[in-house]
Amino acid sequence: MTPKTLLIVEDDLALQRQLRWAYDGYRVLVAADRDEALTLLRAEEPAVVTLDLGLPPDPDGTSEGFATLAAMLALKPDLKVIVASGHGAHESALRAIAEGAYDFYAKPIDIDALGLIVARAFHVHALEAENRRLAERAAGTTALGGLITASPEMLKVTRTIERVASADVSVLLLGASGTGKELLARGLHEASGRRGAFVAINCAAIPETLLESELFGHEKGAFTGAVKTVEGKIEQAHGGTLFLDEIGDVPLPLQVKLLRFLQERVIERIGGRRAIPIDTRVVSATHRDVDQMVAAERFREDLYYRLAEIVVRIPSLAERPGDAGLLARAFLAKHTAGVKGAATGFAPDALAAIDAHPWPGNVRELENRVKRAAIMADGARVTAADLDLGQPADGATPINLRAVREAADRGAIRHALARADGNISGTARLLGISRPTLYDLMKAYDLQP
Ligand SMILES: Nc1ncnc2c1ncn2[C@@H]1O[C@H](COP(=O)(O)OP(=O)(O)OP(=O)(O)O)[C@@H](O)[C@H]1O
Repeated sequence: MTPKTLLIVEDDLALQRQLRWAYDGYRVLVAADRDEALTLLRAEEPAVVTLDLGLPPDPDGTSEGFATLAAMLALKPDLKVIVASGHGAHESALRAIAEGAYDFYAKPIDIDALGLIVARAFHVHALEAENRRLAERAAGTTALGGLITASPEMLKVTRTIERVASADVSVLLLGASGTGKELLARGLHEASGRRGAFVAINCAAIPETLLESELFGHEKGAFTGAVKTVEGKIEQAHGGTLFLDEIGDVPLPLQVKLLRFLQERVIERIGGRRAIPIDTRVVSATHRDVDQMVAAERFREDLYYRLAEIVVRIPSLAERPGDAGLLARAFLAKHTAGVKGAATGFAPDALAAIDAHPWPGNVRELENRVKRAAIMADGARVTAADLDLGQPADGATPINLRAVREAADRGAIRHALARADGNISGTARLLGISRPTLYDLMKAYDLQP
């Protein structure tokens, strides 16, 4: 953890020295005037500042001190500034608090008392930062590589990723195309603290004959056309993370080679004789049903277990209620940023259409749609017509809770009627309701036994 940084703004050299040594738990920076203070604030981002109000060119007054306070808070509103006021200058201390200072202390300095105020200021700063982080998360963004979601299903996924990020385990991401597998893999790499590169390879996009050389690299002259030695993706990911996308599309012979690499953690370039040790974190992903592929012997079981120490299933967009609207707003903002006269929001019919659409292509399809609609829209708001999503399919999510309940009631009654073979008493028993209630419901919903 980086040490807490404290900035002391004080023009009296003797006091500077005294204060500098008074705090050993912090990284202490010292500035003698406003300019130095602002430069250090920008460069070092301290969380807490102690500020002497009597600064040059007005060392006996407070004008420069207040100007410094205002400039620092304008730059960093969450800064905790503790002002030092001269003896009896109670008024200026109160004014400083009114202008945004966190606390004050009266000179001459009592190091122990000031130490307590400073420690508390760091504590409050940390609590506020944590609160902001939680509020941001609730509003839909997570710390994972700008991933946007408010759905509990997806938040669970991101928490799992964050938890396993620093452990040295292989992770297999399972999810349909466009659900954010690569985004999550990248987020995992960033959260892992590994210093090397994040290297992604899409195993389905590269012809079988080239895939081996892409992964393992080759020596000059290894085959016709190998005019120079080339490092493979695995080697490039040394010290970092190797993301094997569409792992389910790797042909069986290459699966054997990948397995050997995962067991021994060394590679040989094609045409090479030297074993090169590689330290890389392996994350893979597929939209295929690997369990079924293993059962059908199209995917090696031993490789599967090496790749899948942790398996994370990513819900489709349709399984994240409310996320489509949230993402659509974010994508609209992204694709209209800096565009004059561009649409700034969605009309209600557009939001309803986005919510009802099943999004088989998931987040990627949604982003493309919104991007296109942003270009098509000629008003301030994107309409359903701009999105051109067609009619909502049958079975799309009903519009309100009453409709949801009715749909659920109808479904349950139909199922129970079928199981009880149309017998009303049996159906009522299955549903846990009385016969008259069942009759009422069937009448209301126009259902026949
Ligand atoms: N929750 C999200 N928040 C913000 N952007 C997202 C989110 N999920 C996906 N995206 C964006 O959608 C696009 C598709 O995501 P990504 O490439 O990660 O999907 P994928 O599952 O790896 O797809 P494929 O299997 O087709 O390669 C990317 O541009 C990505 O940045």
